Amino acid sequence: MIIIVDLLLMLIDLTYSILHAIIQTFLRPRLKCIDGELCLITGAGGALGRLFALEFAKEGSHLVLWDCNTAANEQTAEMARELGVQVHAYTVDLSKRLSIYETADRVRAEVGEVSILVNNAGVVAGRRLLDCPDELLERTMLVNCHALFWMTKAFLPQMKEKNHGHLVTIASALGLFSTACVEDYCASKFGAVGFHESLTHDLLAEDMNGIKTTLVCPYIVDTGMFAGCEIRKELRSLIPPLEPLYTVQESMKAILGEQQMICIPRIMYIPFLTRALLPWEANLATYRFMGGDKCMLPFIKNVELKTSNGHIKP
Ligand SMILES: NC(=O)C1=CN([C@@H]2O[C@H](COP(=O)(O)OP(=O)(O)OC[C@H]3O[C@@H](n4cnc5c(N)ncnc54)[C@H](OP(=O)(O)O)[C@@H]3O)[C@@H](O)[C@H]2O)C=CC1
Ligand SMILES: CC1=C(/C=C/C(C)=C/C=C/C(C)=C/C=O)C(C)(C)CCC1
Repeated sequence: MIIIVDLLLMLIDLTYSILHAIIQTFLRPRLKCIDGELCLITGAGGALGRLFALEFAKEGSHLVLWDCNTAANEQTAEMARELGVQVHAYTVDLSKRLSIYETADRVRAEVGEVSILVNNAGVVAGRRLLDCPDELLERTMLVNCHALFWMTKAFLPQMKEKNHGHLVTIASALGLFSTACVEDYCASKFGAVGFHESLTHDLLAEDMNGIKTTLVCPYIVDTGMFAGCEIRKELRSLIPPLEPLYTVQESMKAILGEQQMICIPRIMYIPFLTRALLPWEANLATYRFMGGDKCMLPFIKNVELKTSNGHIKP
């Protein structure tokens, strides 16, 4: 008897969630106020990280900016200070657990408790698996995936004390479906997605409803990180690379609307769904038709050229 009642309640919940999600798609969701919150952004010297910093500053959040590139990070900090918020920049190597823990201790002592954590820093090897130095493959896992463990262990306990906070993971469409020649990246981003989802379940199971989570999964963004990556010529105008500012603004809407997950653009939900629903061969046929199967080859060539020109370290 109890199971029938539970089943009915579950069906009501399920219907409500679907209707709510549909309505939210068309209506403007209510956005929360983050004025005065302390927001930590990793990879803040990079393209998306900098734009996130400026958007959070516009919302009145004070900032803690982390990056291994001191000059670029300081530049972001200067730009954000001009918007009238307090900004603290730290140089940190996210591929090193101790560097993360030590810098987190400094942040707590020198600035205070972080209530919004944006795990944005990311790297890609950009080499064919068999040609890639082991250290580069390892670095992708350490920065894109393992760092999420250490960042969460460093900053979640204070959020839990107050049952207040927001964890944001900048993952990728390539954390939901994959393509050739980015094994390190896909492994790390699938890992990031799995980590993020499990942590979200964990918080809900503990009734930590005041700690929100948002998973961001963008398609190619025009930041240079994947320069050269392209799909079939005729379809490029249908699914063009995303503008960095658009990507960050859409992510901000999802974060401030406390949305659990966002694919940017929305059309990326389709390959995510078909990956699970269709047979492997059917997916392969669509990949081949759309040029998704070999989209990374020009990117890899680009990296090879830059490496041989000495623009990036071999
Ligand atoms: N660009 C794209 O097409 C897409 C990107 N994403 C994701 O968005 C996020 C931001 O990407 P994007 O802005 O394009 O990338 P960028 O390369 O512009 O920015 C990444 C930043 O992270 C820093 N960083 C790298 N390694 C470390 C480290 N070990 N410790 C500390 N900081 C580090 C980089 O420093 P340095 O430059 O010195 O290495 C850089 O400042 C990444 O997670 C990426 O995977 C998701 C979908 C698409
Ligand atoms: C594989 C694939 C596609 C291409 C996806 C690409 C090119 C994704 C690139 C994502 C990047 C660079 C993410 C970075 O984090 C299509 C055409 C959508 C069709 C379905 C299969």
